[in-house]
Amino acid sequence: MGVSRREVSGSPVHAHPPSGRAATRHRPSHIRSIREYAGAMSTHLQSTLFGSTEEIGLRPLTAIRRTVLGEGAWIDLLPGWLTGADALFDHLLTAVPWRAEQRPMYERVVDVPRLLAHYPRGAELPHPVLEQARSALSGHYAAELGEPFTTAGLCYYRDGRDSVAWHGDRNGRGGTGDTMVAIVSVGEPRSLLLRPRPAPGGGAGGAATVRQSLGHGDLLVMGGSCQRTWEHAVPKTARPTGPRISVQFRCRGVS
Ligand SMILES: O=C(O)CCC(=O)C(=O)O
Ligand SMILES: [Fe+2]
Repeated sequence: MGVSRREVSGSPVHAHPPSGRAATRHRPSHIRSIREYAGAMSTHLQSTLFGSTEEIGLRPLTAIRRTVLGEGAWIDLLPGWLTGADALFDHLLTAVPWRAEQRPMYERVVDVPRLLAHYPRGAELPHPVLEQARSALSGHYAAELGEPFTTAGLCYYRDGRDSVAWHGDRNGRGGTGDTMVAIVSVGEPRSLLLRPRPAPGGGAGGAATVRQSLGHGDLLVMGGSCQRTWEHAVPKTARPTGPRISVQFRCRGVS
């Protein structure tokens, strides 16, 4: 395993002490020096920014925003949908029976560069908030999707060396019809990239690659023809990167 989440969360990059002016204006009487106050505020800001003092829960889905990608594909995004994302990350890390998998690649067998877990329809999810998330998503998209989200796949990217290569979730019905895949991410953000599927016989579909950073409770839903006409990836990164867990809700017969 690589850099621990706590090391990354505690790094000075994330600590933005308030400006002197703001500090003077709001300075509580029991804190004597500006320096002490700035220190206290940066600690508070870190815990607020990283959700460590928040209850694990969900915000309403009303603020979700759609981006049309083209070719019948779209993505919906709601940053910070899940509150208490750090606490959920800690819970999932220990509560989920993570599996290391291997796959044949050409003449060799290689390690899949992430840990995995799968919860089929009817299986109890590893935290009640994930059951709530699945029902909230099923309710929100009922009219458009016409069926509920049933399964949950989990990926654990231990550090920047873990990744998922370009693909569409095209096994089963995702390869032939429109569907939705909803992703909730906790832990350190990673970039999820989307690009049009290269046309058979060469030529990429024209539109530019879309990059979306996902972590800390963010929700991204891929919909319409996204699994067939576009592909997505979480590329490796050489930057020091803490761990991230992605939870993907899918419909029956899609993987
Ligand atoms: O890590 C993510 O959010 C994406 C995972 C993914 O695309 C998949 O498991 O099919
Ligand atoms: Fe995928």
